[in-house]
Amino acid sequence: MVHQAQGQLVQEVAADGALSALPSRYVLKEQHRPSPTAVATTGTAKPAAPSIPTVDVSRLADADPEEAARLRSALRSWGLFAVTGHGMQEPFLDAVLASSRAFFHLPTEAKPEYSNVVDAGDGEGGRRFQPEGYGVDRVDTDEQVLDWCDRLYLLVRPEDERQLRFWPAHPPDLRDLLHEFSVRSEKLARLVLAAMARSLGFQDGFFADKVGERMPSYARFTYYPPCPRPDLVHGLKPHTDNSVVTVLLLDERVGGLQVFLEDGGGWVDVPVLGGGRHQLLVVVGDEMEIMSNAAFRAPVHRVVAPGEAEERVSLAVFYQPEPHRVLEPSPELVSGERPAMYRRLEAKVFGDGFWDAFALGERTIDFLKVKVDVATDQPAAAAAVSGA
Ligand SMILES: O=C(O)CCC(=O)C(=O)O
Ligand SMILES: [Fe+2]
Repeated sequence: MVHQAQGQLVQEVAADGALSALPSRYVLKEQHRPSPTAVATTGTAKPAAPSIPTVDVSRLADADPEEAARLRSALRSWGLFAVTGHGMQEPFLDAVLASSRAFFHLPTEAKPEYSNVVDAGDGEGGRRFQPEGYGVDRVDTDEQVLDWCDRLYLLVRPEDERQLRFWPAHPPDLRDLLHEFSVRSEKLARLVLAAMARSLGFQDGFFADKVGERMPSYARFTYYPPCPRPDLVHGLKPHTDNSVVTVLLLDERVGGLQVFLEDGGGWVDVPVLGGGRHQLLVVVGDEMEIMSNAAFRAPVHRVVAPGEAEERVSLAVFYQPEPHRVLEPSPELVSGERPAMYRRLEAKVFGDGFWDAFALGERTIDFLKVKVDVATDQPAAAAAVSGA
């Protein structure tokens, strides 16, 4: 059984004249709403917010010590960074986002075969939700406040596990572009994993060996339709990523991504570069936080919905450990002074728990009680997602 709200695309709600009265399903409690200053999504008039760290990965590949220091600092401060030197040309990134937008713009009737609500196989015509495919994120309860976005979620690698029936045939270039993007972004992810390992004094393969040769990756295309009241909703709720690292391509025109900086920094905008240039980020995910015993922490981030004359699209690729792998603080990073901060569990259990936690607006690490209270050696009490 799926929740009745599961079939309702935000795009349809937006097109449906909801624009004069926002349906209550999307309206946040007052204390959860994005602050008024955060709503200027193009954000040019903002006073000196701390600027996003940038790392030139071509210099990381050459083991440049200065760039390695920039990487360390970026990971310590923001837990994510803007990437330069990745070798993906602007026209290519432009084509990826243009094709993604074109998919979301197709009429709903043209897309039922990609739906993330599928036949339950119960012989009674039941329907069930599953993560791959096109639609909204999983809806579990009437109380759940829904995000102002539609998405398309696809396993991209290993290639022999792709479920091509969910891969859009229209626009005709989308499959090839996604394939190309997945090849290039995996190279980038592996390069960053090697540099992160080196930054802790390990061999390049330290993290790569733990996630495995067949490291799965999932692409999430997210479409944020025009919104009449971005001050009342979440485009995408505060969360950390279900990944070791995430490669994230941002809309080149409309901002909205915000990162929660610990140590008093609060919510900070990730800016649009302007001039049609594309911002590509690498984000630390939960699995890396666990494997590194919190040497690297996954940043909490969210998306403020666009205004009523705007729309926004993004493409994230999440790199995860092979499902049967054990996820645990690497023994090399555990010591008497720094005990294990997380308990061990199977990567698949963590991945499945992500969806349950996400629907509730919680971090998987808290939801599954993965954090250990080092004083008592017991599971730590769950904390709310920062700023949620
Ligand atoms: O749309 C964005 O900029 C962020 C998307 C995101 O955080 C995600 O897909 O996990
Ligand atoms: Fe994310």
